[in-house]
Amino acid sequence: MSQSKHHHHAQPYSLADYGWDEACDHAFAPYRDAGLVPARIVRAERSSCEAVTDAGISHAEIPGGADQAPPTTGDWAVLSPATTSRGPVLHAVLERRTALVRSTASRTSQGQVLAANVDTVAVTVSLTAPLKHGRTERMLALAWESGARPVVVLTKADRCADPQQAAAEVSEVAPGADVLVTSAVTGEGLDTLTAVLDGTIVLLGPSGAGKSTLGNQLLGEDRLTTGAVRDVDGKGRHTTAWRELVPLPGGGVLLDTPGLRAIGLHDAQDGLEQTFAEIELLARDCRFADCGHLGEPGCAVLAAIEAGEVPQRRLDSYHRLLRENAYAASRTDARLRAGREATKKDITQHLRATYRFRDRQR
Ligand SMILES: Nc1nc2c(ncn2[C@@H]2O[C@H](COP(=O)(O)OP(=O)(O)OP(=O)(O)O)[C@@H](O)[C@H]2O)c(=O)[nH]1
Ligand SMILES: [Zn+2]
Repeated sequence: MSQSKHHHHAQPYSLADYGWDEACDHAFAPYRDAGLVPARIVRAERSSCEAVTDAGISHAEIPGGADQAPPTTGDWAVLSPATTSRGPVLHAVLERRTALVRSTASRTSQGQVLAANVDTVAVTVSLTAPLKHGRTERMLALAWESGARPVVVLTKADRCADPQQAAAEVSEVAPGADVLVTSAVTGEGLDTLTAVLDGTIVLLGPSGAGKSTLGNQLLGEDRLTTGAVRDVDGKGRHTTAWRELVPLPGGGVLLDTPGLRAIGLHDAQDGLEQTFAEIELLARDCRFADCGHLGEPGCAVLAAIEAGEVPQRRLDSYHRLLRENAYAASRTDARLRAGREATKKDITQHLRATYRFRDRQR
């Protein structure tokens, strides 16, 4: 699909279609009296951004010299209105509810926020290849860490002999997350998926997992380039006028930004603890509060593995992802970490809810 067609498309949506709600209304109140304009960032660059307002999509300037963090796709923003001599200018970014952060390659890494205010992260896993749980666990940790709700979406069920068995297996590595079986070919599970996805949605997953195909199903059109199409035209998927935030016909908003496809763990300690909730719960019974579950006496985790209650693979995967995370976190600016500590979520409640849920399933 040609991008110019979308570029000149009349704005058919209101800000509510992009997820504006009462909480936004409340956060924006102080700016309203000043005559400023509410907006959501649909694409951001260094010195300018595209933002949707009730009057349509505007190209807004980002003033230089400001020490505020740069806006990112999904941010709720405050624009100063255009004047006869100047277009709209970004005035402020409202506090983020959730953020997907990527560790960057630089030595003084602060992490880069790739997407803001995401409500649901769909972790896509193809059923055509052997399941790689470590990859799923990494994506779940990212999702939990962001503050969004993860949902595991198994794709291509039409090419799998026993999708329900696969779903049962994946559920074991995804405590607290729904696991859905879908097929874009037969349409299986797509109604359930639409019902489960809520608010601003991101599709995470490896190349070929079927993210574009799913996105197109949700959009009801071929807005996203799928592997098959890309093979034909050989072009990159993201053009300059590509909007990374698109309202879905059934409600909700799809957020699709290029960097998300290669996101790595960044300071995701909380997210990892939630991803490995059953291990964290057992760890409360280890003799030492700082038990590393590596052979210490009185280790409740190793005892559970011994008893066959937790697979060794889960603990190995946890250790590997913790190491990966520690490496990324060691490069995180101390100032940023201090700020994050202050907002650290209490995972206890989540763990309890998870276990109540799992106990009921038994
Ligand atoms: N049989 C079958 N094939 C599917 C299904 N969903 C997607 N595919 C195929 O899987 C291939 C990859 O799908 P994409 O949607 O391009 O995957 P992606 O995750 O967007 O991949 P990247 O863009 O590389 O990140 C394509 O050839 C799709 O036609 C499905 O439900 N069943
Ligand atoms: Zn232990």
